Amino acid sequence: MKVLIIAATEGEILPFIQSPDEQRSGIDVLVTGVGMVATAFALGQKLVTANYDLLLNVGIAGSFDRAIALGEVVYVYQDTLAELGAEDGEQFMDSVALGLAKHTFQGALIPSYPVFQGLRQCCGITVNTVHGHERTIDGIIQRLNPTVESMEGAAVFYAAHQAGLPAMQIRAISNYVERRNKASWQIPLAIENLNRWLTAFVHSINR
Ligand SMILES: O=C(O)c1cccc(C(=O)CC[C@H]2O[C@@H](n3cnc4c(=O)[nH]cnc43)[C@H](O)[C@@H]2O)c1
Repeated sequence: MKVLIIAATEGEILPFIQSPDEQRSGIDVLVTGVGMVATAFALGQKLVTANYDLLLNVGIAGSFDRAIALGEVVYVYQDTLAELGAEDGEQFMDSVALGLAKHTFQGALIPSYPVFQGLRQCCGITVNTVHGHERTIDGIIQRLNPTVESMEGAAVFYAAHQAGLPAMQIRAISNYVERRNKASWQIPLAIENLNRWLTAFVHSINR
C-alpha cells in the first residue's frame, strides 16, 4: 500500500522522519505549511505527479471536549470548512445554504487494523482563525458541535475528494479550545503520542 503522510509542520512528524528508513518503506511524507491554502496547494501539486492508495493527514489539534485528555490521539472521521459562508447580520449562512459549495467532507471508514482500535472517533472543524473567544467558541458549538479543531484537516479531505482518493485524519490533542493560553498547551506530549501511533501504523501496514 502506497501512503502519503501529510503534516503542516516538520516538527509534528520529526520523530517519524528521523526513524530508520526501513520503518518507512512505501511511505512518502509531505510537509505543507500551516493552514488550508498551503495544504491544498502542496497536496494538489503532489498529486499531479504521484498516485497513492491512501492520504493520511496527521498533526496536533485543539479539543472542545475536556473529557479528552491532552496528548490523546483521535480519529477525525469528518471535517468541515467552518468559515466558508457569509454573515447576514447575526446569522451565519454556510456555503451549502448559499448554494455555493460543499463544506463537509468524510474521511475513509475506520479500518480494522488493531492500531485504529480504541481511537476516539471525532467530528472536526478546520479554521483559518483559531477560536479563542468565549462568544465565538459558544457560537461554533451551537452551530456545528465539533469535537476537535485544526487548520488543515478539511483541506486534505477536500483534495482527497477531488482526486478520488481515500483519506484519513489522525490528530493528537495539544490544547483545549479556549481563550488563548499557550502556556497550557502540551505540544511535546501530543507530538510524542502522535509519532508513536504513526510508527505503529506503518509497522502494521508493512507486516
Ligand atoms: O500560538 C498560537 O496561538 C497558535 C495558534 C494556533 C496554532 C498554533 C500552532 O503552533 C500549531 C499549528 C498547528 O497545530 C494545529 N492546531 C493545534 N491546536 C489547534 C487549535 O486549537 N485550533 C486549530 N488548530 C490547532 C493546526 O492544525 C496547526 O497546523 C499556535
